[in-house]
Formats: sequence, structure tokens, C-alpha cells
Amino acid sequence: MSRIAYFGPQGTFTEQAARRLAPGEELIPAETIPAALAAVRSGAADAACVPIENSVEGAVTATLDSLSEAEPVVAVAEVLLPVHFSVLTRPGITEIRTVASHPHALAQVRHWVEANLPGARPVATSSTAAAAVAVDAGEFDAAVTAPVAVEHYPLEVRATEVADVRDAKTRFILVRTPGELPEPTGADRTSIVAAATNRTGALAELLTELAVRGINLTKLDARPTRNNFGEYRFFIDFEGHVAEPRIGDALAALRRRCRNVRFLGSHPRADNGTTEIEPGAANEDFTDAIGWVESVRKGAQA
Ligand SMILES: O=C(O)C(=O)Cc1ccccc1
Repeated sequence: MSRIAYFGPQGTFTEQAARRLAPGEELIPAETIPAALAAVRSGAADAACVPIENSVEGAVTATLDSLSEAEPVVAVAEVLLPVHFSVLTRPGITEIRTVASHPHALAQVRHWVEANLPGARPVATSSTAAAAVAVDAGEFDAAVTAPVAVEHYPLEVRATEVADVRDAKTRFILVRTPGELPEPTGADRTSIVAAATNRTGALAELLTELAVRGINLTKLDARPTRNNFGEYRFFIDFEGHVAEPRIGDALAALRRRCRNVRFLGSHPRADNGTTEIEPGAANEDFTDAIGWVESVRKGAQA
């Protein structure tokens, strides 16, 4: 059985994602996202499940930052989960003065809290389930959690299906140390983090390398390198798999152009997206073109 570290404690959305991505495996809760990834890097876990992107709040920056630091790890699978929340309180409590949760959850229930718990002060906790633990311990009055959290903590359900934006989704990834890659499926996602050189047009040039090869971006985030003010790393997701000639060609170009590129994985997409390929940008076009250059070099044709 594999050991899967996940961003816990028990009852987080990430635990649900880990159950979907690694059914039947041993799940090990980690208190923070960096701790879940550190467990993979140290070998304490075979894989880690962490949230990466939310349809309302955008990137999970703790995940991006930890992916770009320390030893390389790669995403090998992903799952999209619908996100709506339950509001849990200690049994019998009447006045709610504090509402605790993960910042992504608080941001997604802001209007509901204003309308239904007027005057309640939002308090950030490390995860939604950590908020339930804190409410149980008497530190705060209400927790905004995953629906499943009530099965783990002795709290009362005050409201369910809470969400300011309907149909919100979060994408979670399963991460391993670099090794064999998942097979290409024709509907894959590749992720990289690149440090562009610090000069005019560097980001535009980097994106142009993808655009001219007809590669569709699915996400772009900038995070500060933390070393020099104004210096950023770009986290870029795009359609396709590194095993494909057109994607390999683009990655080789980025490697030439950037100060640093880290490959963060190629794996099947969970959003049912299809990969649109521009005319002239199909894999056969790339292999054909390379073959033609080879024959020109050999003097076989002009
Ligand atoms: O705190 C959790 O339960 C998580 O798994 C992170 C999270 C928080 C809010 C929405 C989706 C995921």
C-alpha cells in the first residue's frame, strides 16, 4: 500500500481529493501544504495531495511556492472537486462572534457571513478542518468547513451548501518525486515554473514560444522569488504532454530562453477539456519538419 500525505487534518477538502486520486491507499495528514510536500521529498510518503487552483480565488500560493523550492517534485494526476461549505458551531452556542476557516474558504462565503452572521469576525486558520478543531477547542465560535468535517468533529451543523459563487471548483494534484511519467492521453496538462530574465519583453518572449507552437495556456501565475524586490517566477500550465514533439520543442525553447525552468509534471486533465491543435502545430507536423531538416542536412533533398 502507498502512503499518501495530504493537506489535513482529517476532514479537509484535500482529504476528499486524496481519496479520489489514491483510493484504498494509506492517507497521512500533514498540517501544512509545505509539510505534505516535504513528506514526499524526504521519502516519508510516496505521494502528496495538495490543492493548486480554485475557480473563484485562483492559485493556492502556498502550493506554488513549495513546488518551486527545495527538491523537484512532479504532479502525476489531478482531480476537480466541487466546493461548497458547511458552517459548524459548538452545540448550543447562541452568539457567533468569530468565524474561522482557511482564507480561500472565508473568501468564498464572505457575503453569506455578512448576511447571516452580521458582525462576526473572520479568522484565518491553516485549513478548513483546523478551524473545526479550533471551534471544538473553544477558540472560535464557528468554522467554515467541507461538508464531511462534521463526521470527524463533535460540532453542530448551522448551515450547509454555503457558497457565494455557485459551482465553485478546486483542482487538486497528486505529486511524486520525479520518475516515470504518466502516459499521454491526448487531453493532458503540462506545468512548469520559469524564471524569466530581467529585461524588457522577457515574459512576452516566453509566452510567444508557446503561442507560435499553437500551445494553449490554461493558467498563468506570477510569484515573487522573495530574494530581490520585483523579481518573479511564472507558473505556467498548458495543454499537452512533454512526450509530444510539439511540447518537447516548446520546453527546449523555454530552457534556452529562461534563467531557469523547472518541469512540474504532465498528466491527464480532469476538466474534460479537449486539446485544440492549430494548423501546422500537430505532433506529426513537428516530426515531419525535423525529418525534413535531417534529410536536407544529408543532402537528400532541398
Ligand atoms: O482547508 C481545506 O479543507 C483544503 O483542503 C483547502 C481548501 C480550502 C478551501 C477550498 C478548497 C480547498
